[in-house]
Amino acid sequence: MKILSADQTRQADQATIQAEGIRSEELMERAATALSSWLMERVEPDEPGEIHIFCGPGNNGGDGLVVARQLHEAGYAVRVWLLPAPKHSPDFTLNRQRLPEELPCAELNPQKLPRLLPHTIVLDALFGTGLRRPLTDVAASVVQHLNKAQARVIAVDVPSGLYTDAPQPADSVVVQARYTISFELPKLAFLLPQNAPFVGQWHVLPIGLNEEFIHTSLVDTYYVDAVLLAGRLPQRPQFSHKGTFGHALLLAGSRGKLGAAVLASRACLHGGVGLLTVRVPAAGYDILQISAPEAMALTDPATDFVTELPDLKPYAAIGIGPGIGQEAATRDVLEQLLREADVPLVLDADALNLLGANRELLDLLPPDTLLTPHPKEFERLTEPARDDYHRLELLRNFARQRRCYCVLKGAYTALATPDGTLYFNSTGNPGMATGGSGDVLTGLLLALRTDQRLSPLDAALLGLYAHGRAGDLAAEETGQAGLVAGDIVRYIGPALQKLTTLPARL
Ligand SMILES: NC(=O)C1=CN([C@@H]2O[C@H](COP(=O)(O)OP(=O)(O)OC[C@H]3O[C@@H](n4cnc5c(N)ncnc54)[C@H](O)[C@@H]3O)[C@@H](O)[C@H]2O)[C@@H](O)CC1
Ligand SMILES: Nc1ncnc2c1ncn2[C@@H]1O[C@H](COP(=O)(O)OP(=O)(O)O)[C@@H](O)[C@H]1O
Ligand SMILES: [K+]
Repeated sequence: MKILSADQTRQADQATIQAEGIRSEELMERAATALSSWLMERVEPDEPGEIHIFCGPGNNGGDGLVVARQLHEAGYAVRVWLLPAPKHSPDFTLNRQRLPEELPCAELNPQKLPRLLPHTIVLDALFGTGLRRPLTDVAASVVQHLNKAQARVIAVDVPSGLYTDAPQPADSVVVQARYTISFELPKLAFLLPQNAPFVGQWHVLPIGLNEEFIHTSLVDTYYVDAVLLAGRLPQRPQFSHKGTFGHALLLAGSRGKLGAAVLASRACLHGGVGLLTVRVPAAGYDILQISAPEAMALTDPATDFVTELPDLKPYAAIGIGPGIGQEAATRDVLEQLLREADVPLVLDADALNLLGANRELLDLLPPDTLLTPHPKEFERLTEPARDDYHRLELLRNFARQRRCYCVLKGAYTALATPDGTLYFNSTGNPGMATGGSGDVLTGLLLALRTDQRLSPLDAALLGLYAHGRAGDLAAEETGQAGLVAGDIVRYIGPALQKLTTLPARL
C-alpha cells in the first residue's frame, strides 16, 4: 500500500468525487457508513449509556454528524457535541441540518464540559487531516477533558491534534484514542512509536477512493502487505538442486554468544538456502554441529572469537554479526571482508557496532549491502535523533549516501533503499521483543540474499515480512510472552510458503 501525505489524501478525495461524478457529501456518507458498520459490529444498541460524538467544524466533524445520524437510525442512543467555531465546511452544515430533531445535539461550553463516565464510548470527530496548527483554546480544553475522562475514545480518521505526516510541536494537545479508524490507506503518523499513546489500535476501512489516482500518485513511502509482495517470491523449480539457491557464509558467535550463531544459522537453513557454511570460533564447533547439523562448521583458529576471514570464493552471499563480539581481531576481519567481498553482504549486531566505533569502515561498504540495526545500533552508525520523524530522515539519508539497504528494526520495521524510498513492514508482534529475534532475521535475510533470483529489494522486503509473519504464527501457538526466538525459526517455512507464487491453475 502507498502512504499518502495529507495533501495527497485530500487530492484523492477530490479525484474520486470527479471520476465518479458524485458530490463530496456522498463520499462523506460512504466514509461514515464504513465507520458506522465497524462500530455496529462491535457495540450492541442496547449497551448502557449514550455514545458521545464530538464534532469539529470541518469534514471530520461532518463524518461525525453522519455517523451520529446512522447510529441513531439503527437504534443506538447517541448524543452530539459541537465545537464552537466561526465557520463550518459546507458538508458539515448540510449534515448538521440532516440530524433528526430528536437527536440530542448541543454546542460545547468550555465552562461546563459534559461529564463522561469511565468506559463511555466517545467518537472523536473534532479534526482530521485538515489540522493546520496545534490545538488551542476550547479545542485544547475539550481534548484535555476527553483524555482525563478514561472514556473509550475512537478517533475518526486521525486522533484530533495529531499531524499525519510531520512532527507536531512538543507539548501539543492530542486526543489519546483507544482506536483510530481511518479511511482507505494508513497514515505515516500511525507507524511511529512516539504516536502510539494517541493512535491506539488503528484500522483502515476501504471507501473506494479512486484507484487510478492512487496508482499514479508519486510517493516515497509504502506500507508492505501481502498484496505488495505478490509475485515476488518464485516457486522452487522442479529440477532445482542445492546449487540453485546458492551457498551462504555466515560469520557469527563468540564465547557466551554462540546461540546467536545457531539461531541465525537455523533461520538461514529454514529460509531456503542451498548450502550454509558458518565461521565460528573453535569453541563453537560442537555447539553448531549439534544444534544445526545441516550447516557446515568452519572453525576459526582462535577459541573464543573470530580472528580470520576464510577464503570467500565459494560463497554467493555473506552475513556477519550475530554474537560475533567486538574484539580488535574481529574488527580486522570485518574490514578485510568489506574490502574483498564482491557478493551481497548482510551486516547485523556487532558488525554494526564495529562500524559505529570505526566509522572509517563505512566508506568501504559495497553498494547494495543490507544493514539491520535496531534504533540504538542505528544511532551508533549516525547520530541521536530528535524524534521518530528525524530518525526516518537520518535513515533515508544514510541509505542514499551509502547506497545501501538499511533496516530500522522495531514494530513496523522500516527499510530505506539507496534511492531514499521507505518501506514499513506490517507483520510482527510484541512477543518478538525477545533476545535472538534479530539473529533470526539476519539468517533469513542471508538466505534470501543468497538466492540469485531475488533483487536486493525483494529479498529485504520478503525477509522482513516473512520474519514478522513467522512471529505472528508462532505467537498463535505460544502466546506473546511465551515466544522465544527459536519459535520464530519454526514458522519461517510456513510464512515463506504463503508468499510463494504458485502457478496459475489450469
Ligand atoms: N473531503 C472528503 O470528501 C472526505 C473527507 N473526509 C473527512 O474529512 C476530513 C478532513 O476534513 P477537512 O479538510 O474539512 O479538515 P478537518 O475537519 O480536519 O478540519 C478543518 C477545519 O478545522 C480548522 N482548523 C484546522 N486546524 C485547526 C486548529 N489547530 N484549531 C482550530 N481549528 C483548526 C480549519 O480552519 C477548518 O475549519 C478527513 O480527516 C476525513 O475525516 C471523509 O469524509 C472522506 C471524504
Ligand atoms: N513490538 C514489536 N512488534 C513487531 N516486531 C518486533 C517488536 N519488537 C521486536 N520486534 C522484531 O524483533 C526483532 C528484534 O531484533 P533485535 O532487537 O536485533 O533483537 P536481538 O538483538 O535480541 O536479536 C526485530 O526484527 C524487530 O522488528
Ligand atoms: K478526529
